[in-house]
Amino acid sequence: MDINQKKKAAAEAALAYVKPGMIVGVGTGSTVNFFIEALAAARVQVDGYVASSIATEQRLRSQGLNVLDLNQTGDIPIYVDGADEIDIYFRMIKGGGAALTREKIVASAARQFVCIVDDSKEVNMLGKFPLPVEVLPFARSFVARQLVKLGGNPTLRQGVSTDNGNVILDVVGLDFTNPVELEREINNIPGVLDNGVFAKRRADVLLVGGNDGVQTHKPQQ
Ligand SMILES: O=C(CO)[C@H](O)[C@H](O)COP(=O)(O)O
Repeated sequence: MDINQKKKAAAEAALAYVKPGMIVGVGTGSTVNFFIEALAAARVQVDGYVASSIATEQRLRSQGLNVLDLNQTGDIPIYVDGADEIDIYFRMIKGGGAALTREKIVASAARQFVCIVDDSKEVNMLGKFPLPVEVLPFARSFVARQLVKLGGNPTLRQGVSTDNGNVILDVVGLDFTNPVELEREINNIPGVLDNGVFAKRRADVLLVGGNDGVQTHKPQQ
């Protein structure tokens, strides 16, 4: 199986969690794009979808799927999204697609987070994937210096402006021994909108596409 077949298999398995009458939060990225295709084909009678990015909103609409405003929905039953890395506790690094802030908001508004990945995303320890940090353009240089003080080595993601009009710093070299603390510490830097550590709001269910099909995992406590 190639990587896209694995992503597609995981995405299609997530359909089992989508029930009629639900409002479904939809993440961003190539794995989620397979999920959107599967949703469009299945035509489950949901009440609507909340998108975590403009790209996802456009893709849902192009499939004729009903997109709702999170400000009108209240909390939602389910959120389905991919990840750049996920560990055995279902803590993640996200934001490879620069949508991390809205993704974390929709994930936090959801009662259940179903993470869909191919097996290359499973890691013992987070931190190989450069950590995306969304930063107000005004604060870019200041925030970069604070990230260096935390032991990181930030790089500006060239040519990227987020859906919120901000820039992304991709950071390597950080210590992920305590991801909850790292997530909090980075978010305490003035000028940071959010960062791609999902340790406070972890996934609840993990669907992994691999050579032997899709494995469903529950987090280690
Ligand atoms: O966090 C994300 C976007 O901001 C994506 O979930 C993450 O980058 C995984 O993407 P893909 O499914 O394309 O591998």
